[in-house]
Amino acid sequence: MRILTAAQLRALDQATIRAEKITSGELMERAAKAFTKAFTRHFPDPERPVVVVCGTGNNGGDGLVVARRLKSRNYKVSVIQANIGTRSADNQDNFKRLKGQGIEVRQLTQGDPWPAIAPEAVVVDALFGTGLGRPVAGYWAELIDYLNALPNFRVAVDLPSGLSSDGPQEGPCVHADLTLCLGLPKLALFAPANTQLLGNWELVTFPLADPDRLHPEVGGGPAYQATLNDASELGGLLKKRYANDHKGTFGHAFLVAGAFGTMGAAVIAGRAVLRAGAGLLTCHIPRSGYEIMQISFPEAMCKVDTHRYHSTEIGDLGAYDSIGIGPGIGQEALTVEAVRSVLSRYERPMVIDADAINIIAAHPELLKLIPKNSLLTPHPKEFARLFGETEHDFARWQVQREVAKRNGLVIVLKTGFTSIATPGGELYFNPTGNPGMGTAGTGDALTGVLTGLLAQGYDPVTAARLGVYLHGLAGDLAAEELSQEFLLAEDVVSHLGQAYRKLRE
Ligand SMILES: NC(=O)C1=CN([C@@H]2O[C@H](COP(=O)(O)OP(=O)(O)OC[C@H]3O[C@@H](n4cnc5c(N)ncnc54)[C@H](OP(=O)(O)O)[C@@H]3O)[C@@H](O)[C@H]2O)[C@@H](O)CC1
Ligand SMILES: Nc1ncnc2c1ncn2[C@@H]1O[C@H](COP(=O)(O)OP(=O)(O)O)[C@@H](O)[C@H]1O
Ligand SMILES: [K+]
Repeated sequence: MRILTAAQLRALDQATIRAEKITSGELMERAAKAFTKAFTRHFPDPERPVVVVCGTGNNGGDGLVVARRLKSRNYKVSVIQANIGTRSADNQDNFKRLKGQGIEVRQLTQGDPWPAIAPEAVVVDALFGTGLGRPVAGYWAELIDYLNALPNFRVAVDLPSGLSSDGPQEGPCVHADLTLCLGLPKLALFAPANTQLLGNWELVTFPLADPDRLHPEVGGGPAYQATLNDASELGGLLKKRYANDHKGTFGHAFLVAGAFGTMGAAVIAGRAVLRAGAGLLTCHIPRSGYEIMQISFPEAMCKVDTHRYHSTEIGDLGAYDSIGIGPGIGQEALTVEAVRSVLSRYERPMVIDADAINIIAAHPELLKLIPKNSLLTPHPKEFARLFGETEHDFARWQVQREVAKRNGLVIVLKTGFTSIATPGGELYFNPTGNPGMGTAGTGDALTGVLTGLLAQGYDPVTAARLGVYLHGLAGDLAAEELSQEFLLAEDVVSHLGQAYRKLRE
């Protein structure tokens, strides 16, 4: 599913209107109908009052249609009409259509005292959407502050009013508890900095033209901001397994992980390699980790380093279909040389995580040695160590895209909505995962999943898109069963089976 800019979304609306021979009012009706359906799912009790706060653009127009539709379902709905500017045509039309419906409308003009809103009412925020042209200021900014100070539950239509859809946030913004985003996702939904403003968000879909079929008209194609990974596409990318396949078919993975005190990273990542479906796994570990590994994880084969506490000399790599390197390996001088040696000798795409990333950040000349199309999986701090600090999320995505392209790498930036930048210049976002995964070792599990997918012959971009999705879905299934608080990295790994099953459905 494409992620479009506000300008591209406007063009897509026009293209939809032309292609389907409908009016803009009919498109607004579609959007508001879909919103109303989602809203009534969240708030099934029509006795709970709903106050729709509408602006004068099409976001406000949506709000007016929502009010009319809620009223027809017997909801106790009223409207606060903020007279911000000139009404759009569809806003005007829907304002007229409110008449005679028995809906109370309170007008709000600059300077008016704030309207009283009963504390139990759900506030529907329809002041501004993607048409926001500048930061909100003056009286209307104060209205936003007033709404934010109320104890009411706030549901945003399309976007919380005041939110910049395509760039860093400027100015005041409604703090939504729930955002029901209309049609296609906007980039702002994925920015960690916007989490508090958006509340939980959901995409509310309704029939719109396919932006890919229209891309010269919509100004998209390669210029589309990004893509949101979805199950329907990813499920189709899973490889089939045939009756006579065997462990050789599914690849032999090699994992360089663990050191004295961090052998758990090797155990978690290793388990994830095999649970993701690789045929064989060899782990390179320091001598002191040998018993730990063999006892806690008998399915893995071990190559033992000459050093007791760290990995220092890594042997022949020719036999392996994929390599994962980094979890828990530390940054000792001898380990730095071991990483350098692996990067120089291995020619196929590999997975580079954690301390291997920190080592590369401290020795930038190593970046050039990374085999093309390898996957790097930094969390935001590791990303900053590698590629520098950025001012905001949007600038970081830009850097992520540039470094992926320039270095021919797949960069997996691990956040709530993990982003994947490819050597071809695309940016993908992942929808699965939950805050319960903010627990030690879940990143190691991801390294294992990705290494396991590469071993099975998935191309690196597909491995990244599938692996991040499956890892997050496993975390969601585990959290559903066990609660977010209870979750361990181990639980993510042990729910990979259900995640595969669900994705194949
Ligand atoms: N396919 C879909 O998903 C569909 C989506 N639709 C909906 O359309 C929405 C976009 O509507 P939109 O383009 O009319 O813009 P909107 O957000 O209402 O704001 C514009 C108004 O605000 C004003 N204004 C702007 N900035 C301001 C500021 N800082 N301070 C004060 N005023 C400011 C601006 O005035 P001006 O800048 O001209 O002074 C204008 O009056 C979109 O979010 C979705 O809800 C559907 O209806 C159709 C299908
Ligand atoms: N709020 C969240 N929503 C979705 N995924 C999350 C969230 N918090 C953490 N994760 C996921 O958990 C993993 C954490 O990885 P990382 O930070 O490397 O942890 P560790 O180093 O402890 O293994 C990443 O895949 C990240 O995307
Ligand atoms: K809004």
